[in-house]
Amino acid sequence: MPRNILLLPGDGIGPEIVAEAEKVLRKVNDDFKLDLHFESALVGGAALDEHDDPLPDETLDKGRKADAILLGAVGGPKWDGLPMAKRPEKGLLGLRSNLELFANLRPAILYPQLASASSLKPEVVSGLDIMIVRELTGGIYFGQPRGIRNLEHGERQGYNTYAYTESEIRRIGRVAFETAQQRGKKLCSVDKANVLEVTVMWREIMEDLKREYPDVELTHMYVDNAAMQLVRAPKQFDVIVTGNMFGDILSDEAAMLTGSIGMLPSASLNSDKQGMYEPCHGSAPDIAGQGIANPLATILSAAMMLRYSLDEEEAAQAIEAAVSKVLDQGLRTADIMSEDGKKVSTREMGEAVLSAL
Ligand SMILES: NC(=O)c1ccc[n+]([C@@H]2O[C@H](COP(=O)([O-])OP(=O)(O)OC[C@H]3O[C@@H](n4cnc5c(N)ncnc54)[C@H](O)[C@@H]3O)[C@@H](O)[C@H]2O)c1
Ligand SMILES: CC(C)[C@H](C(=O)O)[C@@H](O)C(=O)O
Ligand SMILES: [Mg+2]
Repeated sequence: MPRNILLLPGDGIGPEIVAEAEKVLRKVNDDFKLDLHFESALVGGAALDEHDDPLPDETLDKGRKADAILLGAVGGPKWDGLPMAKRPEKGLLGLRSNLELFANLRPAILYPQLASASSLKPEVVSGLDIMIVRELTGGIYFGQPRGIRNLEHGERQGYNTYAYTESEIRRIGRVAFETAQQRGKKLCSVDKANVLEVTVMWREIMEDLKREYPDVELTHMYVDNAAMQLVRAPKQFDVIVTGNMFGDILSDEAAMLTGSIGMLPSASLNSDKQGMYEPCHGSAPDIAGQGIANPLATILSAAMMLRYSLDEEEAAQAIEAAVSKVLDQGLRTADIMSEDGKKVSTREMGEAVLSAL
């Protein structure tokens, strides 16, 4: 069955890392006869420069028609001064909300070969395998009202709204419980229920859902404690479920446990399992254009695409095994470099994964 893949390289290191992931996808497409068809489009700053719009209609249309999307990253200092509606990040947020990609899966797995690249002691992180389930289309990112207003006495006030409906919480809760059922059967819901009403309700709904999943052990943790526990004893976690902003922050923190943000892939799914796949990191303007970015998070995102949207588990595992093999060979981009490693460029890392396939 033919499937359409939309490539959205975006900005900064986006085009460099997507190019490597595209090669890997094309190779498994041939090897496993997957019948994948590729097209690309502009998003973020690249789309702003060309069409004065971070999410042109053409890109959104192609996104709606695609079975899956692979995105690099958006944003950069060039566009930082623009008003909020015109920022590259709006392109990404617009794709997430228009395609209703509410379930963001961010797996933090430590490859044993990278134990020494983590900033934590090897015994704290060895064997680490956490799945963060982040709600992606609600919460403070999308709540209304929002803006910057002038108060009567002349001072300006910036404001955002943190809101979740019951149904939004229930649907991400179900994804999290089902994910836990397929893994270690432990779910930790992270909130700030000691301060914020929206998360008091979040906690109630998670408790309510627990009755439908009696085999899953549900615990709750305040987000400040969760941030601390993630660096103190990260292996206590199996699946974490949380809202949009807490998930954004905790997933960057979890990334560093694995050695580098350049290793953390993600899947953003809607209820039809249509998905957008992207590394958790950004466009890394500080290293863009130098050919040194780590493409593995994007390559591993392509593996997640095969698993979650295309039902091609064997091809997904082939990519993951190839990544493990290049790490075994000691190949390291600068961000995961260690004393005994062999330093490689973005392209060399991509080529090595291709050969390992
Ligand atoms: N999904 C996305 O598109 C996304 C995600 C996060 C940030 N952003 C945007 O990216 C821009 C830069 O944001 P930031 O600097 O806060 O975060 P960032 O993730 O881009 O970079 C943080 C640090 O990690 C390094 N890094 C990131 N990815 C790497 C990789 N693959 N290999 C090696 N090193 C890597 C960078 O060099 C930098 O030092 C901003 O415009 C931001 O809005 C986009
Ligand atoms: C770029 C930004 C809008 C985005 C987010 O905050 O969700 C990014 O940080 C991420 O983690 O994907
Ligand atoms: Mg983020």
